[in-house]
Amino acid sequence: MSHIDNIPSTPGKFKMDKSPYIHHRLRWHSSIAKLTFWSFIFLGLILVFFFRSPSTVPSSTSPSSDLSRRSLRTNSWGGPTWEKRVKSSAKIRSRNGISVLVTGAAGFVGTHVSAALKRRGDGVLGLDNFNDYYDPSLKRARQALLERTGVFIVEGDINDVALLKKLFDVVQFTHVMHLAAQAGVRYAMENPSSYVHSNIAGLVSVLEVCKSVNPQPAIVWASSSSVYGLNTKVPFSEKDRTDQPASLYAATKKAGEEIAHTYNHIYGLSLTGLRFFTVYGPWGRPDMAYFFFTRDILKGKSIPIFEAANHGTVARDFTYVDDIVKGCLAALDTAEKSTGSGGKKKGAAQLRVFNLGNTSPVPVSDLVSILERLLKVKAKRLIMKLPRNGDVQFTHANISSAQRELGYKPTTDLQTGLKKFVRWYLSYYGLGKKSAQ
Ligand SMILES: O=C(O)[C@H]1O[C@H](OP(=O)(O)OP(=O)(O)OC[C@H]2O[C@@H](n3ccc(=O)[nH]c3=O)[C@H](O)[C@@H]2O)[C@H](O)[C@@H](O)[C@@H]1O
Repeated sequence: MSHIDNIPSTPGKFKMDKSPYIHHRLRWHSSIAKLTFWSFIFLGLILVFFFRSPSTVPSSTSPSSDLSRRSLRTNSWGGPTWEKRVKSSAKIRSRNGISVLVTGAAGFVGTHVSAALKRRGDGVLGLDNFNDYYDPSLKRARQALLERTGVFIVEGDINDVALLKKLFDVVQFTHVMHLAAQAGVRYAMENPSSYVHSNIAGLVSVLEVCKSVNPQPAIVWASSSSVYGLNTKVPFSEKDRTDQPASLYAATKKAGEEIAHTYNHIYGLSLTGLRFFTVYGPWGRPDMAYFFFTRDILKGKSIPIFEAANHGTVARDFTYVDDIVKGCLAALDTAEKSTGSGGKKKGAAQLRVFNLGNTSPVPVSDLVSILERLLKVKAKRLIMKLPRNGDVQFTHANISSAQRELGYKPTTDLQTGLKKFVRWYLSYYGLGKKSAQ
């Protein structure tokens, strides 16, 4: 019988005995009881800490700021059934197909890229931690969408090296499409550590695993137009300076580009960074302006529209998601093999960075006008000074390098793309019956 079995369930049942031996035993038992009790409390607290599921969905403009709750949830993985699903999802079903591990597969761009790869017969396995930076039910809906196309998303964090290694044990991925990241420019002031956790530590764990597996995969990953920061030379070219980030988000993406250089240099990893310019479209991110403007216009709430000093226009090179997907697939298809093996470089490997933008910046006020026409609702415009929280005044991509090397050619203007977004929004949220959080 164990000591736990000896401990009475209620103190009242405990009979005191005068014998010193018994007394000593009782004291001993009671300290064991206390110890056991506090061990349980402690264990319980640890379990609560790790297993707590995402709580109430935060509003898109004020996402959760508790990093511990949002990251590294310990999920169960492994076992024959799980491995079968992983293998089947990653199985190449076309001639010359590739097998790709897509991190951030339940994210906006990740979902579109995974579906496109699967459509053309490539093997695709998703990985996502389903954090609650924005409404996780949207991520679950994207997961359901991918599941219908045969893409399995493993639930886990990119910082979980054991899980990453296991995935490479089960599948010899030829490519990694690394899209998992902490996105959003303004949120970086609220929750800085989540950017370091995902965009720096997470990137390093992905690269650590990629460099040590054999064969090493080629890696394509999401950088950001925000790396141009305070650069004023337009349009932004890959040759322009990127050493003046205006937000911590931008700084972590810039750091990612330098980290990519290191892993390419030391280990011979083939690495391509894609600088996305304000990607929008169906199944988009609720924290982005076009998305919550739509929600708030429909709700009759006012829309904060930023303007720069002296009524300066704030503009973005808004890029439609299908154009971005074409750029991502072209980057995967033109990626050369990594050259290292067993963690050792065997020769020089490919290292690239491309702008993926639309090349025609649109003022934010014009974006609102397009939404008003599409939604047939007048927006309550609230003109505000551009806050000093990381936003830059404008972005504009020079895409000649992507055009030349990837055959990248965006074809969707903002009006057309927003029309597709609004159609999706209304069908997904059901004409105001439920609305985006
Ligand atoms: O291109 C990029 O690299 C970045 O694009 C977007 O960042 P951003 O362009 O700031 O996109 P939004 O947050 O949707 O803002 C779009 C425009 O609306 C403006 N805005 C935003 C919010 C608001 O309340 N009012 C307003 O006028 C912003 O200043 C900006 O000009 C994404 O959120 C980033 O994750 C991504 O990396």
